Amino acid sequence: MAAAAAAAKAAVVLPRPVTFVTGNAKKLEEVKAIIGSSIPFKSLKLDLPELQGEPEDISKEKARLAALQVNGPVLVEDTCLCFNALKGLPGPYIKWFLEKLGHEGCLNNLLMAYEDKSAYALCAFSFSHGPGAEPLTFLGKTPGKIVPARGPTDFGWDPVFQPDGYDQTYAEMAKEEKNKISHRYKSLAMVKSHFKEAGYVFQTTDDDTN
Ligand SMILES: O=c1[nH]cnc2c1ncn2[C@@H]1O[C@H](COP(=O)(O)OP(=O)(O)O)[C@@H](O)[C@H]1O
Ligand SMILES: [Mg+2]
Repeated sequence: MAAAAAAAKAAVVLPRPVTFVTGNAKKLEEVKAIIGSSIPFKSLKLDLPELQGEPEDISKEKARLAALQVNGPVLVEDTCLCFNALKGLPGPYIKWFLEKLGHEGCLNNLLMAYEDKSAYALCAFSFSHGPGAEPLTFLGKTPGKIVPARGPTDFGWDPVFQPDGYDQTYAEMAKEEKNKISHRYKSLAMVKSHFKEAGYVFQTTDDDTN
């Protein structure tokens, strides 16, 4: 009884479900598939400004901004695609490279001068309890290589990234397969363990269910 009371006392109470802030519908689709019902969350479509710098710092800063805007617990995510031959670049700037140069120009031609086509996908989720709280960051990394585009072109650089140990690109893989080995899956596995260990208690109202 005393132990249960102590545990209840230790649990952090969050005023409402976690808001996952993203402007990217494809990310949301994967996050929903991976998280399932393990963490009570809702989503908010918001494109937050991004700091320049290291992936972890960009993600943390995004979480701080999101917590202020939402005024509650938030989860944010930032994804990088890093080329080893280019010492980790384009990294967090992949979005702009892809937008301006496309699969061929950006991803394959950039590496033309290098033998080494290896790369890694890096996902940085950050969780903040609310405004002013220091965010926690969870990094998930999947190694692979950059190849000429193959497969559906509906999600970012999926067609040009072939994870190690597979002969299909992310785009060619079944969604369930990608979601078992992806950078996003690995990062969310850590997020899920954190929630399990922390045992957060959520105060929910009817307004929060959507
Ligand atoms: O799992 C993925 N596969 C392929 N492309 C992705 C994946 N995750 C993110 N991207 C793309 O990589 C870039 C990452 O940028 P960022 O994480 O800032 O996206 P966002 O601003 O759209 O949320 C975007 O172009 C996004 O579409
Ligand atoms: Mg980004």
